Amino acid sequence: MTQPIFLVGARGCGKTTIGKALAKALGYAFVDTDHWLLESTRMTVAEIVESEGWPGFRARETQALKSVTAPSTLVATGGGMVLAAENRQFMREKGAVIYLQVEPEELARRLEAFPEEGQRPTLTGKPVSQEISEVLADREPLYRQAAHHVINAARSPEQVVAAILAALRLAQAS
Ligand SMILES: Nc1ncnc2c1ncn2[C@@H]1O[C@H](COP(=O)(O)OP(=O)(O)OP(=O)(O)O)[C@@H](O)[C@H]1O
Ligand SMILES: O=C(O)C1=C[C@@H](O)[C@@H](O)[C@H](O)C1
Ligand SMILES: [Mg+2]
Repeated sequence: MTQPIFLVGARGCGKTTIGKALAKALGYAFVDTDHWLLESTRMTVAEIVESEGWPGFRARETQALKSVTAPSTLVATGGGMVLAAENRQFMREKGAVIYLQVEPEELARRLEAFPEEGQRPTLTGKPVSQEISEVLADREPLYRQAAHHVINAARSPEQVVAAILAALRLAQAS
């Protein structure tokens, strides 16, 4: 298997954490679009949004997705990558898209423990747990539209990686 793999899902669902472990298991290169933007612009998400607004960040995110997509590459996307229909279509056509599904209460626990505010500036100005529930309710249909596989990611990273490998193998066999 050499097709690119894209991980999508809410902030804190584990795209970066699981992506690194999954890339290792598959012998794939690992790229994170948020990290790629940080390296290429030398600006955090918060700084890009401060100077260019969310539309500026979203445009850069689409460019990042196209730049990093390559064979044998695992792409951990930003939580809002699925907002653009163009991005959803691109990922579905180019590779296998995996939605890491986690309930808002668990997302809130993870993000409160590791806020990383430079990379996760507020989206709504509301308190974190309220923002997580509201944003997820809006985006859940988009994550599902984009995904070939929906994986329960409220488990240990080892269990999540094993579940993804099983889903990819089953898909290959069919
Ligand atoms: N399966 C898991 N079980 C417990 N904690 C986890 C799990 N996956 C990730 N975490 C923790 O949750 C936090 C957020 O994870 P991570 O940064 O991988 O999420 P993300 O989906 O990449 O978020 P973002 O969209 O903001 O980039 C990290 O501190 C990570 O250690
Ligand atoms: O959920 C979102 O919209 C975001 C998630 C992060 O991964 C970053 O891409 C950025 O903070 C926006
Ligand atoms: Mg991430």
